[in-house]
Amino acid sequence: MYFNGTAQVNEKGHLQIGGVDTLDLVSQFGTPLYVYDVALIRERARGFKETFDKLGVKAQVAYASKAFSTIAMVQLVEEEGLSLDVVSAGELYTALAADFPVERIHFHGNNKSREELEMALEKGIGCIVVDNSYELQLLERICGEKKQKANILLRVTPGIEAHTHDYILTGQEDSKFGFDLQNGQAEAALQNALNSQAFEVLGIHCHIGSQIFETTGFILAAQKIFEKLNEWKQRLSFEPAVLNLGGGFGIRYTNEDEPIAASQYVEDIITEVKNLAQHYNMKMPEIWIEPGRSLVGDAGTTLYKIGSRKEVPEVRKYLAVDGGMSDNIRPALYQAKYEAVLAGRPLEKANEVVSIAGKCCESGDMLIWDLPLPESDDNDVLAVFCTGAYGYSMANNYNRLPRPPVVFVENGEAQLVVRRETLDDLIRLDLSIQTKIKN
Ligand SMILES: Cc1ncc(COP(=O)(O)O)c(C=O)c1O
Ligand SMILES: N[C@@H](CCCC[NH3+])C(=O)O
Repeated sequence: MYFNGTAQVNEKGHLQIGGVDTLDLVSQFGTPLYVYDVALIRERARGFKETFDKLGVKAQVAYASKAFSTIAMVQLVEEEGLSLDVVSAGELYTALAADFPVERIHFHGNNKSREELEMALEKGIGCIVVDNSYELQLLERICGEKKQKANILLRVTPGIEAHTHDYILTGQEDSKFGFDLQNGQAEAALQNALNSQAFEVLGIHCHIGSQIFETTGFILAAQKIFEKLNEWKQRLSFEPAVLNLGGGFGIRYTNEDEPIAASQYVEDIITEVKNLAQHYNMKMPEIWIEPGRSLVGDAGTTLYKIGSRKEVPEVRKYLAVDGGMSDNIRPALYQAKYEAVLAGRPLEKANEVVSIAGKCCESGDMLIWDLPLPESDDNDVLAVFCTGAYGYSMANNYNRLPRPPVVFVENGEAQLVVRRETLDDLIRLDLSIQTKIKN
């Protein structure tokens, strides 16, 4: 069995994370429960920063908070000295509520509203990543009205296809994100931005996709961007102070995945950018990256109580848990795969193969297909690993299931950082009808 971070088996034979027995967590907080190994998040954050420091490159590592955004997580990001990427007023509001330094917040999104852009300007956030010409014009108008200047990056789409699931590709030509780099769209936007009093153009941004296992895509993107930068240097006298190459670094969910070390992604990217800058005789830009999954993905574990069991003779054994696509939509959305153990006896030999079903009214609500497991019953707790990214952040109330709480564990202590939703929370926004419909 593969354990990462501080996960281990304790003297009782139970799964322990952050020095805390997971069965004690279940007694205290119930199930389903998201558990985060804080030491592992810190280790990942420091890994990125140390690699940049070692390479002597000016950089910002901005945590992509879409992966998992709560006040406590943002506070942790601040403690570790990272920057923060937000994509909505909600994520920005969370960052502000956590007192995150505004100058280190970067605002993303392909359809930011007027209200969101105004909020970003009013709060003085560090940088807006402009995605399209509609937004560029809107932001220019707002800056004019407010007599303010905005620091911007232009997001470009380099026209390459990284090897990952179709739904999480973003760098290909036919994408809803960014200015097309190849067909003149990006150059026209840059020219407009440079000619406007409203903007300080810090540089260029590009994000090619998510859960990527090789550096070739990032390198190709950098090459394509530099080819254009070289043209823009001649034609527009523009050299970027910042090059943001996005996130997307893949992690290990199951033993089918073979990610490379985070430091390797950074080293390969930096080596290439240094070569390109030298080749085109340009200043080495400050490098920004935006890891989400690779900072929090494998630090999260979800604990479920096992419930009903159904056998389809000679076909399959279904084992249902008390959560599902409402707390982890990734298997249903991307056919994502996970590994799991019984939290009370993780080392016990498997003697059956079961498929883990969620409790939502959808046939597609399956968390894991064909999982080898020791025979279990409703006294058992299932621990599903690597649920830290895009689990809680994509959780929903389908079937009016309350969203689970989140617990941080570190050095033998557990801290509740998001409480469990109650049934009252579920109807909190509902309003009764006021008028009787008369015939
Ligand atoms: C613009 C941008 N930056 C960063 C990320 C973070 O990606 P990941 O969690 O794969 O590192 C995403 C999501 O894919 C993104 O869209
Ligand atoms: N939510 C996706 C990744 C998309 C990232 C945001 N651009 C996942 O769970 O893998």
